[in-house]
Amino acid sequence: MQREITRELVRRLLPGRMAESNKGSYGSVLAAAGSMAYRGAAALCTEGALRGGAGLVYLASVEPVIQLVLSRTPECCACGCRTAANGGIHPQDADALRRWFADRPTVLLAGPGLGESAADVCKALLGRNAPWAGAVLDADALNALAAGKYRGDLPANTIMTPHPGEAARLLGLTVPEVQADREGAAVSLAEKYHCVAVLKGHHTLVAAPGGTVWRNETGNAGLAKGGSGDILAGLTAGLLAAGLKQGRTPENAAVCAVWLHGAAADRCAKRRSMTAMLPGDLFEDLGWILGELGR
Ligand SMILES: NC(=O)C1=CN([C@@H]2O[C@H](COP(=O)(O)OP(=O)(O)OC[C@H]3O[C@@H](n4cnc5c(N)ncnc54)[C@H](O)[C@@H]3O)[C@@H](O)[C@H]2O)[C@@H](O)CC1
Ligand SMILES: Nc1ncnc2c1ncn2[C@@H]1O[C@H](COP(=O)(O)OP(=O)(O)O)[C@@H](O)[C@H]1O
Repeated sequence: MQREITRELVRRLLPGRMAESNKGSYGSVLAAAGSMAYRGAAALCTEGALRGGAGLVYLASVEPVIQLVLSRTPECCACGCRTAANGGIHPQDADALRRWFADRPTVLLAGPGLGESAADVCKALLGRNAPWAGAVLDADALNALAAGKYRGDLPANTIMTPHPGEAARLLGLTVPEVQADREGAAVSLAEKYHCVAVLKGHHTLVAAPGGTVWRNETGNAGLAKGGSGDILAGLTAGLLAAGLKQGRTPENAAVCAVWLHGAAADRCAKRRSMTAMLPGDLFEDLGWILGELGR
């Protein structure tokens, strides 16, 4: 049975901003994102994590992507990596990053724009004894997982954010099969991978192993543009980093993220139209929605 995500629920579950606090109070995110082919995905997901409230956001990527992102968002900290032959992060540098973050509790956001480097990068970052406080896996990180390119036992507090194409690969189904039983697919993903599953699309579903299936009613077809999912992944990671510091669960972070993302899109469509709105426009509306919720 599905339960609708409401504004009131989100108001209760959102991490607070306390007067007596500092950036360490809201957790850190490391985004492993972007490659020579997909540069903008890193910009959108890191801004999503910052605007979702994380105290610190690091970006691990190849130098041209780092330069793009820092010129847009200087708040982001840079972990510059060498470029592998496939245009992505060099796997040796991913391995060094895992060691560097081992004693710095951080949420890993992996996938947006990683392209062909995703398998090597995820193998290095998510190998045995992965140090992450939590993880958000999206896009190419999910395709590499589906292809068995790295171990399937994910860190505690993992959220995956597949669209129906990625969900089909993860479950060994076709897209029409996933769409014919979206609730069954979301629950199967959560149970198979022992994580919170966000099955995106019109009326996104959130499922945790053995938990409620949440249905999101916000959002519109203006989101059907490349980049919307990168923003959702970043926003989810930011909310997870801040929420884990305040005793919130990954399920709480996913529920808040999908509702806020869709509510920002509904507000954005009123001023920009579904046709002309861009994913990056959502950030302004997200600020208004969070402000109305007192955050
Ligand atoms: N500006 C950028 O740098 C962007 C980079 N991107 C990156 O591009 C790479 C490839 O991602 P893609 O998602 O395009 O590739 P995929 O091949 O995973 O997904 C595209 C296919 O998935 C299926 N699908 C997706 N949503 C669906 C829905 N709601 N209903 C039914 N079927 C659906 C469709 O078959 C569609 O053709 C990723 O690394 C991604 O992060 C994209 O996020 C777009 C923007
Ligand atoms: N018609 C729609 N109605 C509501 N939400 C949508 C619609 N189309 C796309 N979205 C949302 O937009 C995002 C698209 O993510 P994704 O397919 O991963 O795109 P990309 O990786 O290209 O940015 C998801 O959050 C999805 O739920």
